[in-house]
Amino acid sequence: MTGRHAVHVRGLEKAYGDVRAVKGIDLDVAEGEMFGFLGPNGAGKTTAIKILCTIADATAGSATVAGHDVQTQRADVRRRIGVVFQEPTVDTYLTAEQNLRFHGELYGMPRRLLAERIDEVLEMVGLADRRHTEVLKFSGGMKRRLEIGRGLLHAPEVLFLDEPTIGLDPQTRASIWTYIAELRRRQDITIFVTTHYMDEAEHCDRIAIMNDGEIVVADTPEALKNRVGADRVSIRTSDDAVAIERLRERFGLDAAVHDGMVTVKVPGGAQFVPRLFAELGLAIETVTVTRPSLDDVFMAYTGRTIADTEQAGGASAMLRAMAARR
Ligand SMILES: Nc1ncnc2c1ncn2[C@@H]1O[C@H](COP(=O)(O)OP(=O)(O)OP(=O)(O)O)[C@@H](O)[C@H]1O
Repeated sequence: MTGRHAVHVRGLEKAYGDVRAVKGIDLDVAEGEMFGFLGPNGAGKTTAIKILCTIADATAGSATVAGHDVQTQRADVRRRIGVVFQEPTVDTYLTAEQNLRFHGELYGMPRRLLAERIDEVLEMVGLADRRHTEVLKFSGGMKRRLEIGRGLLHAPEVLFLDEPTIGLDPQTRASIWTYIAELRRRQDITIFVTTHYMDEAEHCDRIAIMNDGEIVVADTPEALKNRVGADRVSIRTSDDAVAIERLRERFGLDAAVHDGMVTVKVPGGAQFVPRLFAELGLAIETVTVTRPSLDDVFMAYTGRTIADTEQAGGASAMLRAMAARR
């Protein structure tokens, strides 16, 4: 698997009536890459993924997945992808193994190969010792791991994970990402994942930030943070007002108080701190240096925090739902 794009998208659009969910996106994902779609609720991530998985039709544009056209070669695409969607779809009255067998039979996998893959996959997602347990006895994290295992059963070239950790507690979220990382070590696979958790996007080789149906920027998490530039240096001093004044006079910096700390933005925050101690001429009680986060990146490219957009999206989604019920 070299020299080909696992996912290749040009001018992709999707409208649901008046709602333009995806507004003409371009995207290339290299084979073996872990690519993240990051954005608030309603940004269009699920819609885009559904088109790539051949579940929804595009209104315009084109896309290939694993070298096949998602509109004209659906069966070829489907054989080569695994999908794990937000809504749980494992059957809770069946055991872990029965769920996998049922899925493999649906895919027409030969019996012997299926038995082998079930063993491998259960091992991979850490459920080998629970294979005969009914899924209704599983925790949320175990169910999600089983879903991921099922998505991997037929050894797909590209695995789509739509919000794989939504609704899970932080500890379980972390363990799911450990499994995803382990999976990449073991298999030659491209992973396309959506999330609206900024911290999770850090696991990806590259991410695209999607907002209101558009890709606003795409790059490695590190490059995105570097583009935003400045670090945040926060200090607690014996006199904040004087500190703010001196930061302006002596360093030419505009400072403001955030969360009870005098805060400035400077490139190379760690190198700035010794100068600050030497030249501020005030007792500094505490100091913290924060590198730009993906939250800052999102803010820089959209003018809003992801939390703001979620509140706005939530309200408009609610209004749409109310209108639909009338
Ligand atoms: N079947 C549908 N019919 C009408 N509108 C839809 C449909 N599916 C999605 N939408 C609308 O399209 C837009 C994008 O939704 P989508 O689910 O793709 O966003 P998302 O980024 O995946 O959000 P989430 O994180 O909540 O899954 C939203 O405004 C949504 O309300």
